[in-house]
Amino acid sequence: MSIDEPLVRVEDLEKYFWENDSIVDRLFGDEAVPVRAVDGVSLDIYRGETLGLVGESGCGKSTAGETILRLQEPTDGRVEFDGEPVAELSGSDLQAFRSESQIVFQDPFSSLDPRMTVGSIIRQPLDIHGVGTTEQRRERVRELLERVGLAADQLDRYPHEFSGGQRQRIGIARALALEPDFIVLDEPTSALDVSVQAQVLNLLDDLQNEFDLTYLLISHDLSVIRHVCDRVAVMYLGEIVEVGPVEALFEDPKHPYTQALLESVPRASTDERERDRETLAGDVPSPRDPPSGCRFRTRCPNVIPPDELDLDQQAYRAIMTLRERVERRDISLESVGDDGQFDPTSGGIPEEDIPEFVETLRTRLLDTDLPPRHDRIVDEALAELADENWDEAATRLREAYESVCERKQPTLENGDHPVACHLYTDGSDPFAETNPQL
Ligand SMILES: Nc1ncnc2c1ncn2[C@@H]1O[C@H](COP(=O)(O)OP(=O)(O)OP(=O)(O)O)[C@@H](O)[C@H]1O
Repeated sequence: MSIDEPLVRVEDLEKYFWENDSIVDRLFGDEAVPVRAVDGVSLDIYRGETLGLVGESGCGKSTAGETILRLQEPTDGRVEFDGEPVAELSGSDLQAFRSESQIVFQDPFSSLDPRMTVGSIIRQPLDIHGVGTTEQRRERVRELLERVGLAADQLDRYPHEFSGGQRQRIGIARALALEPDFIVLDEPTSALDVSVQAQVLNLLDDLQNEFDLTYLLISHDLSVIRHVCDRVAVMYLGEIVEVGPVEALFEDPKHPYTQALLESVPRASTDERERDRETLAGDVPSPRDPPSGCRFRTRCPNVIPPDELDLDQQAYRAIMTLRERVERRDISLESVGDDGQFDPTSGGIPEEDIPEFVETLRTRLLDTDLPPRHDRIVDEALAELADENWDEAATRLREAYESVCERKQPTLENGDHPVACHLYTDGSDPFAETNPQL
């Protein structure tokens, strides 16, 4: 692997989608709110390496891959391929880029005409780019079929006559047809049985060595990533939160999200499996309205409290989760207590009932004991909900508990193994004793 200039350089790449605005938005003429699928991604991909891109479903991996290849137009940012800005390519330069960079999808046939023979599927890029004579193209298709482990005489067959693994080999042959330098592999083995996965991954590895290929491997499967990649970038809600050499990332994950992701890999023993269910709790926030500051803070088990707050992480996390629910108005106030004893939504709660209303609500919403001072603050906030004063409740909690994680966006610094997390960039870890690995 060369450590020279990167083959692909991605800077602050953004891809927003304005499609699918809700009907309610349109009816009320509200301003369109885009899905921020890729929201400021910077990455370098070096010649001959395999860079893994990993993250939960919907975090923007495929959109990032397709935007890098200019299969989707970026909203903002810059991609350079071999030193050239991809957005500015046109004519023969764009055509050259289109042949030097390819993509392999999870199932290459889902979007292809099932009436096309395998030969014509693989030959199509050669036809489009006008490479060679008809006979030369036919010969090239035979070579490619053999190179990916299929018999050359199968070129007149149809996709449905092949197994999943064979079809993926055909997808790879098609991607190789124009002798590319760079291939985006988008979940290339997710649809395959485990035994077939290994064969396809080995084939990709052999081809990389033989043709000096550079790969961006998109996968949510951490064992595939670990097995195949040289470096890994971890993506969360449209952003990269950590990048590092594969061993460093797996042995010493720094970002709480990376740690949670690695912890969520199924384990062999039952005890471990039980533990795993606890990690990565909470819903992924909407990419239309991502949290301020660090996007992972709403689920982070290490969210940083204000200075000198006398709370352990569990209690602080519980209060932060309550705060988020208050801010999102995501607490049902219609029937609080046994048999809907309290209902602030029909004219508020009488003054004398407020302490009991607060007590009932706190028992429902917080399963952690708090020191008396914090009990008081939380109670004051919940008392505001007796009159549906959501904003006042949120303000009371924010004044007492605002975290640097929500105020400031952590940035990915330079270096071999950067991480975008205030636990590192601000130099101190307030939970170092409870989380010795940080
Ligand atoms: N054409 C589109 N129009 C609107 N939203 C889109 C479009 N394509 C993707 N999205 C949204 O962008 C976000 C990122 O999607 P993307 O497919 O890139 O994620 P992913 O990490 O590759 O997920 P998966 O592993 O499930 O494919 C999602 O919220 C998705 O719904």
